[in-house]
Formats: sequence, structure tokens, C-alpha cells
Amino acid sequence: MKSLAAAGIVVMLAATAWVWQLELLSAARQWVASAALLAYAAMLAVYYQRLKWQLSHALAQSVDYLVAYATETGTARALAQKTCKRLEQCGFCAQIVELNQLAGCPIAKRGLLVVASTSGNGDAPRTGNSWLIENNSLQPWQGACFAVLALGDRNYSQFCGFGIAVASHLQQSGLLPLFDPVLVHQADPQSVDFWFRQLKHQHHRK
Ligand SMILES: Cc1cc2nc3c(=O)[nH]c(=O)nc-3n(C[C@H](O)[C@H](O)[C@H](O)COP(=O)(O)O)c2cc1C
Repeated sequence: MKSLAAAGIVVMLAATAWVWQLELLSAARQWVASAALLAYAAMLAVYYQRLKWQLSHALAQSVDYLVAYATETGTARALAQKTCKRLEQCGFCAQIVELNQLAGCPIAKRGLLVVASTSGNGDAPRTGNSWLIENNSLQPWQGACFAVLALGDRNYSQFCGFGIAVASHLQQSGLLPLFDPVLVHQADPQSVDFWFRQLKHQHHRK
């Protein structure tokens, strides 16, 4: 659709240039023809913008939860996938995305879930190290609900440092916590289970 609208605009502009090459038309008619062609190009541009907005709105309406993950060695991604599956089993539509790609995603109806591991010394893993490159990237999410599953290891001084930082940044940006970040030591299954129970509890509350 985008390329069709762009092609239409280019054709109109080319036709406008062509009209000025024609020596058959009087100057007045050239002006009228050019104005008509440019108006048509503007109409196409407006139509395209409106269509784009309608599409992103429709997509946003169709996703209940966006599940973003930040991982170094894959555990967080696997748990994000498992979270999506569990949500789908409960009848929700969930979409998984790398945390670094969050800015381009539509807002989900029920909220944002983040599964984030910690790397380095309390640092972001590679798939989550540029999620805040755009300052106002969280603005569209203001007022939306969120929850964080933070993966880490108690042997490090900054236990779950990145997940905790993500949760605090989301809250400072105006998102509303569904519950406190769930901290997980060495992918402990009991803590992961607690995360699923917390999510399930939210469904029953709504
Ligand atoms: C090099 C390295 C640095 C780590 N640094 C931390 C840390 O600072 N704090 C923490 O809680 N866990 C730390 N961890 C533990 C990981 O966060 C944990 O193993 C996690 O489950 C890995 O998840 P992933 O597979 O999604 O990357 C570190 C692990 C590695 C290998």
C-alpha cells in the first residue's frame, strides 16, 4: 500500500512536470492542470497517512499482551516464549518482541510484560542495551500496565540489576505495575512458576 501511494504521488509529480513541457496548452491551462495534479498527489498522501494510522490502531487493538525479552544466552527469550504460550492458553493474544525493538511496536491492550536477564555487572544484555535510545519511546505506553520477570544470579553483587532498572524506568515513565518485579536466581523453576501464578491472578481480577 505504501509503495502504491508513493508511486501514485511520483506519477502525479511527473505528470505536473510533463504538463509544463507541453507547448499546446496555454499558461493558464498549465497552471490549472498542475494545481489539479498536485491536489491529487496531496490527497494520496493524506489517504496513505490515514490508512497507516488505521492499520496500526487495528493491530494495537488485536494484541492483549506484548512480551519483551532481553537476553544474552537465551533463557529470557525461552521464558518469554513460554509466557506467550501460557497467555494464549488462557485465551489472550500475545506477541513476543526483543526489548531493543519495543519502540516500534503497537501498544498492547492489557499491557507490557518484560522478561529481562542481567549481564556484565548489573548491565543490560545485548538484546536490551539500546531500548531507551529514543528519549520519548515510552510515551505511547503511559498509563498502560506492566510486569517484569528479572533473571539473574545471587552470586553477583547487582542481583537482577537490569530487570530492576527496567521496572523502575517503566514506572517512572508513567506505566503502572501489575505487581513487584519477580526476581529469579539461576532460572529457579519455583520463582518462574510464581511469575505465571501472578499473571493468572491478574486475569481473574479483571
Ligand atoms: C558474564 C555474566 C554476567 C552476569 N552478571 C550478572 C549480574 O550482574 N547480576 C545478576 O543478577 N546476574 C548476572 N548474571 C547471571 C545471568 O543473568 C543469569 O544466568 C541469567 O539467567 C541469564 O539469562 P539469559 O540466558 O537470558 O542471558 C551474569 C551471567 C554472566 C554469564
